[in-house]
Amino acid sequence: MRIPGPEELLDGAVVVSQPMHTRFRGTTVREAMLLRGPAGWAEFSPFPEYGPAESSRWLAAAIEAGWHGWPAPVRDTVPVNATVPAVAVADVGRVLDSFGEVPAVKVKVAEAGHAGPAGVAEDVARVAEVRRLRPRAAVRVDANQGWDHDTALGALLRLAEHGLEYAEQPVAGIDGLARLRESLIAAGAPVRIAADESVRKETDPLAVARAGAADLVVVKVQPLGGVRRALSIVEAAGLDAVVSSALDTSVGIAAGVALAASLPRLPHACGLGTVALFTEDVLEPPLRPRGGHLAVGAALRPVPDAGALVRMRADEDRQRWWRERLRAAWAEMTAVGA
Ligand SMILES: O=C(O)CCC(=O)c1ccccc1C(=O)O
Ligand SMILES: [Mg+2]
Repeated sequence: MRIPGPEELLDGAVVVSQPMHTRFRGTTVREAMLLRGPAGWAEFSPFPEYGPAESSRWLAAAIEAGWHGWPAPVRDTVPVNATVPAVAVADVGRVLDSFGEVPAVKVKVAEAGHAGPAGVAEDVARVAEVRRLRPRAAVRVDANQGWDHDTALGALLRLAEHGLEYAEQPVAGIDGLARLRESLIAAGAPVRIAADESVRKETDPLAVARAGAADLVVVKVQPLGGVRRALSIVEAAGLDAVVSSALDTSVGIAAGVALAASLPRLPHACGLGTVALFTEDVLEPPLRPRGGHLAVGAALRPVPDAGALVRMRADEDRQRWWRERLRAAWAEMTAVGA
């Protein structure tokens, strides 16, 4: 893959700031840098606390999107889940409605500061409310590794009574996942385990599969360094995959759609409906599912709306900060031995 230089990457780049309806990952605004390459628009949006090494994979994904393009899709539509942040029970209905009809709902649990017994009670109530409002949807939870072993075991035994499609990264670490999975089986509640952080934050994204510590893997295009790299990780893992967003703009979501559309098997709905969490989008109309599905053809060539880019443009300090960040990630990516 040819790697363009930083000047070429930054030519036409713009940083946008997207306000959110609901706090997610501890924030209410999401910034993203959009790049304009010969193959189309691309997104570079590592989370603000990420350093150059981690960000360099996000940059590789942007270069693939904007300068090379993606492999051919094997399906026309991608099923999408609703994502319910760790909101109060009273807000669950409003959040669900913003996603429209969906085949599956992902519920965030074990939020920072709420991972103890009182938090588990809130989590169970949130899942019960989702179950009540969407009786036919598949329901999955994502703890972002927020529980310890005993809390996770107790919480998942209670949550399993509401019917769980799977539990995403309930605890930290590959050993932690393996041990919890065994304990759930021994307790007669074999809740399936999906690895997220144990794929995207490990130096070896295949270690979790090799250890037999998970039943499925969650894959995100930017953290894994592009659609092709994610595809080969899924193939080598030999597990079913769920494609999920990193809270990207619609431009980044398009790359997730490209990945979901080119996986040989796609048995679960994907976490690609997250633009519903934003109050404004760079695409007009935004990349939103219809009847719980995204149309692949319409998604693959996102072109931001010129007016939206002006309205959502971050201030000049932020433009400069992101340009520096891209340069640092680029230097890391092209360093000898990298
Ligand atoms: O998968 C989804 O439904 C939405 C995406 C999501 O949860 C997410 C978004 C940004 C960062 C991390 C995560 C995560 O899956 O943990
Ligand atoms: Mg997750």
